[in-house]
Amino acid sequence: MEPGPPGDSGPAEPGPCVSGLGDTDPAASASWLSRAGAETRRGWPTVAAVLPAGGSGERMGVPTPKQFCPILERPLISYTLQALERVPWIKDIVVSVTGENMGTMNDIIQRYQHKHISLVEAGVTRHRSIFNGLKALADQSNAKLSKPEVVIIHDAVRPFVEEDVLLKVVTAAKEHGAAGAIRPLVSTVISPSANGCLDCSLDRDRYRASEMPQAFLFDVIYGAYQQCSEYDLEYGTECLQLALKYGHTKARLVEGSADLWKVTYKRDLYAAESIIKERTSKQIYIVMDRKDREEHIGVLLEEMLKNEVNNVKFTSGALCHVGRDLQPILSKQCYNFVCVNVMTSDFQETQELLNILKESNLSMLYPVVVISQI
Ligand SMILES: Nc1ccn([C@@H]2O[C@H](COP(=O)(O)OP(=O)(O)OP(=O)(O)O)[C@@H](O)[C@H]2O)c(=O)n1
Ligand SMILES: O=C(CO)[C@H](O)[C@H](O)COP(=O)(O)O
Repeated sequence: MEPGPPGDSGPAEPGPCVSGLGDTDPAASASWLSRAGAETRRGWPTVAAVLPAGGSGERMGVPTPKQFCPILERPLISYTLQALERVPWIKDIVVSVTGENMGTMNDIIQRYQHKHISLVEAGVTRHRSIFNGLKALADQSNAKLSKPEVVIIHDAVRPFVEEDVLLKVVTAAKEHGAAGAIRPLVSTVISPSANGCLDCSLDRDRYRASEMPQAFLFDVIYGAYQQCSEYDLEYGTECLQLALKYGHTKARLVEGSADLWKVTYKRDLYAAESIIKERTSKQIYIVMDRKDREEHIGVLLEEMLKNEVNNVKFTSGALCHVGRDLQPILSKQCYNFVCVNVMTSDFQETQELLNILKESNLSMLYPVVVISQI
């Protein structure tokens, strides 16, 4: 299947969405997208992703596995899926889920209209869950999936993965066989001795935290999982290490952004919520009821807001028609809405637009602002 145009595969879903515009300049983001498109044409590899989502989230300390915990009414895993689905060159996304959570996962896929997702049974450890995902991609009898040239492995509980880092790890994996995102260490790593005293401490500048996403030539990582020991599958935590030990492949390390961290503790849910709110607050949609843009208060507002927020979009025309035109946008993106009404003191059209927004079933983070110049 050929990847669609940029943004073609985003889900239509109620609940806020994360566009990834928080840290990235929209122009830069667009250039990554078009670059990806260009590379697709020039023999960009086939790419699939495996998302381990079979953990119980013990450290979170709540009964619901953390990947299903709601953030602003939407399950955490849905944000991660959305982030991957936005990338047009990722063909398939295989998610490992426990048998008891298959129903929950299917409901999420349906409710948030996720696309290109295949579910496989998780294993009792993360490595086993990943291995099951890889097996599904390698299984030639599975008509729905095909073996990709490069596979991305990404934790279901890291929702803020951007296309640029995915592109970097895939590019590096194609060249080096394996690649992974890293971050500087926040604290020094020490080794305690058996009696609880300091054995040694590591030089922080020489070490890095291994994060996700990681990417591999499929044959390298699948071969490594096929050869690795039961001990590795039971206690291992690092896919790059498997590629090194069994695939003799030295992974290329790529600097990742701070937002790649793994939601692990309860406080991480609050941090994720505030990142989503912050990103959404930087997306504003101005709707005005006049096509002639000269000296319109909406145009002035657009100019002013462009300096303040990352993503200001503008549309004009009879408000109710504009509302209908908004449907495709609403399905992929979440904005704050400012409706500017200058043509008539009759709020009927504005009300119609508000109804359309209401019926779209998006949970707005901020109230829709209506400005009337009359
Ligand atoms: N048997 C397992 C264990 C973990 N994971 C997944 O691996 C990712 C990273 O693991 P981690 O953060 O350790 O998740 P949990 O094992 O759920 O957390 P905890 O260690 O606190 O129980 C998560 O998406 C988790 O769902 C998995 O697919 N299968
Ligand atoms: O960051 C990672 C390095 O590949 C993994 O997400 C991490 O190792 C998972 O380990 P655990 O399940 O023990 O948290």
